[in-house]
Amino acid sequence: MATRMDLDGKPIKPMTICMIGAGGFIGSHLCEKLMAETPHKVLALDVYNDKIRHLLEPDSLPWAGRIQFHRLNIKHDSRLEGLIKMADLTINLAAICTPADYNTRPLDTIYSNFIDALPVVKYCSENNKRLIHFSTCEVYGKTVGSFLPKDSPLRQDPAYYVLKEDTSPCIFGSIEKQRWSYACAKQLIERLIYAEGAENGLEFTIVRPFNWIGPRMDFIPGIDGPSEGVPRVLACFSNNLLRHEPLKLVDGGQSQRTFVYIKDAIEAVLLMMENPDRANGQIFNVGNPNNEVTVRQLAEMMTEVYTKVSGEPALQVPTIDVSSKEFYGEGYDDSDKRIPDMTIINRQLGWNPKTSLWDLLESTLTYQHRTYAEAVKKSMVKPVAS
Ligand SMILES: NC(=O)c1ccc[n+]([C@@H]2O[C@H](COP(=O)([O-])OP(=O)(O)OC[C@H]3O[C@@H](n4cnc5c(N)ncnc54)[C@H](O)[C@@H]3O)[C@@H](O)[C@H]2O)c1
Ligand SMILES: O=c1ccn([C@@H]2O[C@H](COP(=O)(O)OP(=O)(O)O[C@H]3OC[C@@H](O)[C@H](O)[C@H]3O)[C@@H](O)[C@H]2O)c(=O)[nH]1
Repeated sequence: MATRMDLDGKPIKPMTICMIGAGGFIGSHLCEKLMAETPHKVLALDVYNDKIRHLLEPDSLPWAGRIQFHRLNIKHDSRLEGLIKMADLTINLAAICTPADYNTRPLDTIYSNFIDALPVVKYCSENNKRLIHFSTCEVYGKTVGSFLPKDSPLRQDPAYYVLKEDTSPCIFGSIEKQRWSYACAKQLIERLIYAEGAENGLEFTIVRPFNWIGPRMDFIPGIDGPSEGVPRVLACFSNNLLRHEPLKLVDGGQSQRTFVYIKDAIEAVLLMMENPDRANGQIFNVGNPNNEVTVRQLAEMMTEVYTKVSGEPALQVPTIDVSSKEFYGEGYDDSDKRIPDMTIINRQLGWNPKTSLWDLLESTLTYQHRTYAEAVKKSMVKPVAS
């Protein structure tokens, strides 16, 4: 493998990375990239490894010696500090991060996103190890514009909705809106990491992902996850399409999101890892401001793309409306709009997303169809009563 150069033309030294939550959606793509394109070593920590098994087995894989899986729960495992000490860089991805959990399991959500991350920050700080911590775009909460009168022309002014790392406020709902338990826990861990940097010299980078989507995201209920489970929107809508049932639009599907392809986003993470001088002390939005849709538009586009990739006709009535109370339960609330400002990541790392929403849905839904269509069909064949 040719020596890799950083953005300033200096050779990049191979490093050892302690990746916590490596078995999840983002972790699996990051491991894949690191094995295929870099000389770095990964200590992969997670409770599960299904999504990275193709990188671990068989032993004859060209990178076999560079990735090591450690099955552990960071809530209670004394091996954590030793593994952080063995690495040059720690990346923390571990979290409960599905909205269906925020208002129904707020304690687990707060513990997972704040309390469980504390030892990771502490061990990095005490051992002078660099930390890349995964936060979320949800720390911005709602836009300032959402509080303006519905007909105010200022709602069209980007100053009232574009989300900027160093100037936008974090605006959450009331405490009884438990949806914000996740965002609030993520905000507090960001503040703690920032303070460790300021007071104790911790070298850190905080990542705020804006709806990264692609293959291996979450699970299909009843196939590789619980039948009653509610994953994030990509997997919810994929599940509906695979089962030929209407896509459920929560509160009319009026909320707006920007979606970025996981493979574009992983490029940004690799730049952060390999350019510490440019990434340390920074908070980065990572998203695609050009891929904005309402959830209703997303449902329509996914229906159209799925028809193309599966060859199966769309339903006559492809969507139905459902209230958030019915879908998520009491205490749900929503972010109205999420456009990332890209100035900082552009300036520091020269990164820009490339893939359009249509293209990323086409490759993702091709994967979903290939991976799940048969299994879903089988699961839907009802046993004949004897
Ligand atoms: N995917 C996105 O668009 C998105 C958006 C915003 C923020 N994020 C953040 O990025 C990170 C990764 O997200 P993801 O989409 O890959 O989610 P994911 O659920 O697929 O991955 C998280 C992984 O962490 C592991 N984990 C959780 N608790 C653990 C523990 N106590 N010990 C060991 N492992 C544990 C899980 O088993 C899982 O494999 C999270 O911190 C999330 O909040 C993701
Ligand atoms: O079946 C569904 C699922 C979801 N939705 C809606 O689709 C939108 C997006 O839902 P997602 O499940 O992807 O979750 P959100 O975008 O609200 O939050 C996510 O974004 C940032 C990350 O931190 C987390 O991964 C998650 O909190 C929401 O408005 C939700 O109400 C539906 O209309 N129908």
